[in-house]
Parts: sequence; C-alpha cells; structure tokens
Amino acid sequence: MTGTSEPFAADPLAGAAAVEIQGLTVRRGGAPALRDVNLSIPRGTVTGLLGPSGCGKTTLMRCIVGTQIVESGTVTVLGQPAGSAPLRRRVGYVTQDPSVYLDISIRDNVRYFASLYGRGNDAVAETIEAVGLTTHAHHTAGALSGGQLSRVSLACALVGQPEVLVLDEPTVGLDPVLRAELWEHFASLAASGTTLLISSHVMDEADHCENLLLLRDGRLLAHVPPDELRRRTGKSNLEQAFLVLIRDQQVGVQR
Ligand SMILES: Nc1ncnc2c1ncn2[C@@H]1O[C@H](COP(=O)(O)OP(=O)(O)OP(=O)(O)O)[C@@H](O)[C@H]1O
Repeated sequence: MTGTSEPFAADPLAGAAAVEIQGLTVRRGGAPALRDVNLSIPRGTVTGLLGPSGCGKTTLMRCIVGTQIVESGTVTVLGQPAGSAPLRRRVGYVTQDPSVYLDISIRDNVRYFASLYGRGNDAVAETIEAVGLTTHAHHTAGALSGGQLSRVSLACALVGQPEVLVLDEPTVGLDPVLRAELWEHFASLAASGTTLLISSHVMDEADHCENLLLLRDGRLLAHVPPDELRRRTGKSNLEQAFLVLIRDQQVGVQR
C-alpha cells in the first residue's frame, strides 16, 4: 500500500484545529439528533466516531461537511465555517451509500475525480492500489459487489488528497486483511498531515484511532484516546469500556 499524500505547504492556520465545534445542537424529524456538542479535532490525526445506531454519527459528519441544517452552535473546519466555498476542495466526504458512476469502469470513475482536482494518472493508479482494486480497475462499476463499490467511492474521495477526510463506515463489508490495510493507509495519510474522522460501530476498530468520540443519544459522552478510555473505566475491552461509560452516564442522569 502506498501513501498518496505529500506534506502540505506552509499554512498560516497550521496550528489551528482541523475541526472546532461549539454548542452544536441539531434537530432531525422534530427530535434532537445532536445536543450541545463541543469538541476540537487536531490536524493530522485519525479520530474514530463511535456509538450505537441512530446516536447521531452521520448527523455530526454532515455538520462538518456543511450539508446539515443546524439549530444552534458553530462548526469551523480548517479555520472556515463548515460548508463554505473555500472548503469544497479541502474536505472529502464518503457517505455510507457509494456515490459512483455505475456505467463506467473503476479506473474512469477515479480518473474523473482526479481530473477535478488536477491529479494525474500516477495518483489514479496509486489510489486504486490503496483500496485494493488494481486487478479490477477495468471492470464496470455496475458489476461490482457492495464492498467493492464502497472502495471505489473511497478512492474517488482519496484521489483529490483532501486535507480533511470524513468517512462514514468505510470498512463495512470488507474482509479483515483489506480492513487492516485500509487502516494502515489512513494512518499514513494522517502522518502526512491529513485529518481523518472515521465512523464505525465496530469497537474493535477503535484501537486504530488516536482519539475516540463516543456518542449516545446525540450527546458526546467522551473524547479520549483508546488507552485513556480503558484507564478511566478499568476495562481492557473497548466495547465493555463504552458500556461502563453509558452506565455511569445513566447513573449521573438519575441523580
Ligand atoms: N432524514 C432524516 N429525517 C429525519 N430524521 C432523521 C433523518 N436521518 C436521521 N434522522 C434521525 O436523526 C438521528 C441521528 O441519526 P444518524 O443518522 O445521525 O445516526 P447514526 O449514528 O449515523 O446511525 P447509523 O449508525 O445507524 O448510521 C436518529 O434519531 C435518526 O432517526
């Protein structure tokens, strides 16, 4: 697997957080989806976004890429308001549903996105390699499996080398070898300065992240490195540690 990023040029905001969120509250379908969320994500890190189905992970990601109407609070990305025009080329988002052109090949899909970002054929080949699809590159996207399609979608986002990458469950349906390789690739991107926010509901993936955001019912329960979560809860297993956090929160609410 090859890293496709070069270090970013000097940036006057280099010291600033990649994502800064203050007092974020969102309602969806008339009910609260995020409740007074505050957080700061440093640049060049891999942050895992974890929590049960419906807890608000996708909503938080939509706020960061600027596609979600918010009720109150601020979301700042690379020093700019989320969703503002200067961020369009600097922030990549891969949704749970793959968004690729089904009637053309994998290579042509990735080439198309590469051309939008001024990237050449070498970047296309490296990115297809990074998602493990080199031997299928000439296949029409419409003939691929669900997991393969997700990887094409991921490649289309990676090839533009965005500074912030927001990935909604990118490893669902992938075999363990490929999952491990993708996490390695994410780490190498972070080492070269990319900031990654990656949602998952699989706790065993949390150890690949420097920091974890643990959400429940739209509330941020914790923002900690995996080892700090273990230390705080006295549980070595992260799934159990998360359960302890939830129990403690429930006890706190009942008091
Ligand atoms: N299009 C929508 N219209 C109305 N409410 C929605 C919509 N999408 C999500 N919601 C609600 O917003 C809340 C948060 O949903 P969200 O999709 O952010 O959760 P999630 O943690 O990403 O879930 P999952 O892991 O299942 O993808 C849920 O209560 C959900 O029912």
